[in-house]
Amino acid sequence: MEKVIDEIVQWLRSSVRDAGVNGLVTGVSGGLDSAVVAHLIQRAFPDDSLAVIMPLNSNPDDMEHAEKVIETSGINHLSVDLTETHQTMYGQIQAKLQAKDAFREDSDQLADANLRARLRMSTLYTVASHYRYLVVGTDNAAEWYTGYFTKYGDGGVDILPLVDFLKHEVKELGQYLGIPKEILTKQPSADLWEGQTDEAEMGTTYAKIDAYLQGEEVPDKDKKLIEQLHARTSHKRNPVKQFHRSR
Ligand SMILES: Nc1ncnc2c1ncn2[C@@H]1O[C@H](COP(=O)(O)OP(=O)(O)OC[C@H]2O[C@@H]([n+]3cccc(C(=O)O)c3)[C@H](O)[C@@H]2O)[C@@H](O)[C@H]1O
Ligand SMILES: Nc1ncnc2c1ncn2[C@@H]1O[C@H](COP(=O)(O)OP(=O)(O)OP(=O)(O)O)[C@@H](O)[C@H]1O
Ligand SMILES: [Mg+2]
Repeated sequence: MEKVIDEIVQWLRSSVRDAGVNGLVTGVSGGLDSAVVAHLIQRAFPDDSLAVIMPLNSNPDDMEHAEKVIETSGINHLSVDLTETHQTMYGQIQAKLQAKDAFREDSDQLADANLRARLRMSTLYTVASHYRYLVVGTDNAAEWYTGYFTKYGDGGVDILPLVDFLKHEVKELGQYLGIPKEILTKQPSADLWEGQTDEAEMGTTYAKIDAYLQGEEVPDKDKKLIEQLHARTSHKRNPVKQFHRSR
C-alpha cells in the first residue's frame, strides 16, 4: 500500500512540476473519495495543498466528516458557504424560465444539482488561480466509467489521481491512510439533494461496477445498465466535440 501511495504522491509532484505551478487544491465533502485525495495532496505538498469545504444546504453529518478529514490529514483549509449564492442564481434562472413558460418540473432537481457541482468547480478554480495551484478531482474508476459526475462540475478538474482505482480500492487506500471509520463505511452520496445516494440513483452498486470492470461475472441487468451509463456519458470523457470544415 505504501508503494502505491508513494507512486501517486510522486505523480502529483511531477504534475505540479510539469505545469509550473505551486501546489494543489481540492474540494472536501466529508465523503470517502475526497478524504483520500486530501490526504494524498497533503502528503505530496504539506505546505502547498489546500482543501476547500463548500457547504450548500449540506447534510450536517457530512460537514462534520469534512472537518474530521481536515483534522486527521492536517491539510490547510478554507470554507466557502455557497448556499446563498446558489439560491440567488438558481432563483433568478428559474424565474426567467418560468416567465418564458420553459421551466420543467421534471428537470428541476437535476438542473439544480448540476449547478451546485458547477458552483463548487468555479470556487475551486477561483482559489486555484490565486494560489497558482492545480484543481484535483476525486473521480474513481467506477464513477469515470459510468459518467457519474457533472460535466464541468466535479468533472471539471485538472488532474485525477484516483481514476485508475475502483471504489473498493479507494476504500483500501482510505483505510491505510487512517480515514475515520464513519467516513469509510457510510453510503457514497453526491449530497446534491436530500437523501441522495449514488447507488440508488445509478440503479446498481459499486460492488457490481467494480466486479464488472475487473472482468468478473455480474447479472445481465447490471451489465446492461453499466454499459448504457457508459455509452450515454462518453461525451463527458472526451474533449469538446468540434466541427472541422472541409478545405
Ligand atoms: N451526446 C452529447 N454530446 C455532447 N454533450 C452532451 C451530449 N449529451 C448531453 N450533453 C450535455 O451534457 C449535459 C448532461 O451532463 P451533466 O450536466 O453532467 O448532467 P447529467 O449527466 O444529467 O447529471 C449528472 C449526474 O452525475 C451525478 N453527480 C453529479 C455530481 C457529483 C456526483 C457525485 O458522485 O458526487 C454525482 C448526478 O447526481 C447526476 O446523476 C447536457 O445538459 C448537455 O449539455
Ligand atoms: N460540500 C462539499 N464541499 C466541498 N467539496 C465538495 C462538496 N460536495 C462535493 N464536493 C466535491 O465534489 C466531489 C464529488 O463528490 P463525490 O460524492 O463523488 O465524492 P466524495 O463525497 O468525496 O465521496 P463519496 O463518493 O464516497 O461520497 C467531492 O469529492 C468533492 O471534491
Ligand atoms: Mg460524496
